[in-house]
Amino acid sequence: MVIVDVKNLVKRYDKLVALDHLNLSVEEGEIFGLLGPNGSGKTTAINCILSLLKYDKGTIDIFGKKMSPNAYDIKKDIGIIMQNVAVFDELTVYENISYFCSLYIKDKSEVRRLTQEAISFVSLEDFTKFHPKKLSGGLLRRLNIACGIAHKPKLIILDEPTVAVDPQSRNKILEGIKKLNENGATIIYTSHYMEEVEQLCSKISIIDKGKVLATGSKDELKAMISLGEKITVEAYDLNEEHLEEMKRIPNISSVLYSNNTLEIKSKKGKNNLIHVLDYLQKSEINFGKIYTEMPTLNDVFLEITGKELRD
Ligand SMILES: Nc1ncnc2c1ncn2[C@@H]1O[C@H](COP(=O)(O)OP(=O)(O)OP(=O)(O)O)[C@@H](O)[C@H]1O
Repeated sequence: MVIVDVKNLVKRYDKLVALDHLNLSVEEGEIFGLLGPNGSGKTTAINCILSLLKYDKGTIDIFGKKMSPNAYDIKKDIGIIMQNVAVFDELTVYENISYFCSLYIKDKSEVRRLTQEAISFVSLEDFTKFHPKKLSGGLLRRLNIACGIAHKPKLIILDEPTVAVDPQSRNKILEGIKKLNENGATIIYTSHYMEEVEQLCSKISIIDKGKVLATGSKDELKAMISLGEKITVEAYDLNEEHLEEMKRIPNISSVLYSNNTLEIKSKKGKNNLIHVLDYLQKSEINFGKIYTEMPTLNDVFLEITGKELRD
């Protein structure tokens, strides 16, 4: 079943086209990653999906129904964790979670049970009486998440939940998202950290300038590009002739050499590393450490757009 279906979404801020005929299809049970650099339109897309923002063109269906600002039957099954932490400074950790949960759940004992569950889910047991101002950035993010998920929504949308978070909290957040998904929630996760998206998401749409450039699993996305592997060799005393000869090795697409480091990019194919090693030995080139890396989502982005995904 398609849980979120976005078709041809266009959103303009005056002359700036923030979303340019964006299409997304999120299926039940997926952890769907929206990966794109800063300013690519991720938050705008989420705000439109949630009907927090008016858009110029396109359609948005959630759970098979048209989404609108008054679609409370849809909204009750959505959990939102926004980029900017949104909690009440006057309330404690426990009171904040309980408050957000009670917006959806009427039964008081059920609210208490769900609040406790959310607290242990994000491991905030030792901080229930703290006010948000006394929490570190990472703990505050975890509180933000607990507030968004306490009512057990079917669809959880997280907009860059790990920006400026310490590694320990980041891991807790990522593990928590996996667990929420295992417990049955469909997840939409926006990020500009390709490592997180690779680690977490079962399907990924790469976006830039408000457009979807490619969609698939991480393996499908990597299969879309020509880069097969990157070979790095610590090598000494190479000259221009060596570099030119190496460029002629089958499947090698680029060769760079600086600071005694040789960086070779190869297209997909068998025995690329062996061919490079053969050449180094045959040419009596002195070399040390060698390692190869498979393409990353950054390489996918680089090949499609000609620029790096990283800031
Ligand atoms: N309220 C606004 N008014 C005018 N332009 C805006 C507004 N909000 C966003 N934009 C612009 O729209 C584009 C998309 O921004 P958006 O915040 O959706 O991107 P993003 O991928 O979420 O980036 P980030 O990771 O930095 O939040 C950017 O060029 C941004 O400057």
